[in-house]
Amino acid sequence: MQESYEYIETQLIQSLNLALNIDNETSYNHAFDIQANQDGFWFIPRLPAGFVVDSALYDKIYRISGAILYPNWTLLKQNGAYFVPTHSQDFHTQRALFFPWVEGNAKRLVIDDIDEFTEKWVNNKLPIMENLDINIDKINHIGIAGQSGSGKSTFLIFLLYLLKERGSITICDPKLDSPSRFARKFDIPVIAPVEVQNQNDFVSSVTAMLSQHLDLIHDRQRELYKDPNAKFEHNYIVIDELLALTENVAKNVAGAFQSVISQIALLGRATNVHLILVSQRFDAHALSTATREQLNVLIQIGNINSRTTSFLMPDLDPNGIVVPQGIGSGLIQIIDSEHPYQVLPLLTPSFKTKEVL
Ligand SMILES: Nc1ncnc2c1ncn2[C@@H]1O[C@H](COP(=O)(O)OP(=O)(O)OP(=O)(O)O)[C@@H](O)[C@H]1O
Repeated sequence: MQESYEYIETQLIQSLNLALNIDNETSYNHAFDIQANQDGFWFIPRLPAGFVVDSALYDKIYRISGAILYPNWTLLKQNGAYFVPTHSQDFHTQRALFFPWVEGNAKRLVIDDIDEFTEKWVNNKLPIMENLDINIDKINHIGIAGQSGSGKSTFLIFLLYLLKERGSITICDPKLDSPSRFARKFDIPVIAPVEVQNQNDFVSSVTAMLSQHLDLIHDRQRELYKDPNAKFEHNYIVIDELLALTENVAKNVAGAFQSVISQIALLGRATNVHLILVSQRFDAHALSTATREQLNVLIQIGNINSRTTSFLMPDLDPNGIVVPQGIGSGLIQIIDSEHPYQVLPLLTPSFKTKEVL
């Protein structure tokens, strides 16, 4: 089906000829060629050349082509130049820069009635966008970051609506906000400052809840030791406003909290105990680097720039990624065996509930 990519190959060549600016070298003097298929496109330079084939060139091609490919393909952002060998017998064209893509672009799920939607949800694929879902058996821990008003709580509530159907949930909600109301509606255990509580006491009660889950993990580990095929129900521990939770508490209280959460992050994966952490930022105050590295679904909503993504996605240079605009938009990275490792543009679902949460 090579023909079907000819049009986009021509468009890419023309864009690069116009915008690449590599010492007057263009496809017309055979300085490079473009080939594409369903996996992405190849920039094949004819070497030796009067320009440097390096990560700066890769980045420039990425930025030029991202716009022309939108909205039909989404380029997957790499951390450096992605070299691949070609099948050419000609020494001059035996290497290429590869730009992997996925078809289409972010498409928001719009749900008229979330209760009905949840009832009709039959498989284990957690719908995130029209063209993206995540197998809940592949989720270890989820991190959701974004500035105030970016849509974190809305996305969290969406996840909770679905996940309550597939496991048990415990919520910690320091702001006594929509997660607490959700918990009340569905009779889910919640730790929230219902009566005025000292911040140290509040964090200690969260640590006690986490520690009970750690006991559960240890029980399950013993079971797994006896029977490696043992299956467990999913347990989701939700902590909203993580950064606010750990601010202004005594050092030993914060230390105990961090210690138990890092053990859950490390050991929960094999035993189906999952963390869903929501925070404006995932800096060192909110979570240690080792714990953060255990998150395998990373969601950054709202402003996207190298400063905002530096905590949750430290290796990412978001320059050139076509990020959708509007409320609840951002980036998602799913680190499992089923999705591309790279970040993808995200539009979080819009949904209506029967009663306001
Ligand atoms: N996907 C979406 N579709 C439609 N509206 C949305 C979506 N996500 C968020 N909103 C709306 O945007 C506003 C802010 O969202 P939300 O309260 O979830 O943000 P937040 O990041 O949790 O803010 P805060 O940290 O201040 O609680 C709300 O009015 C919410 O209804």
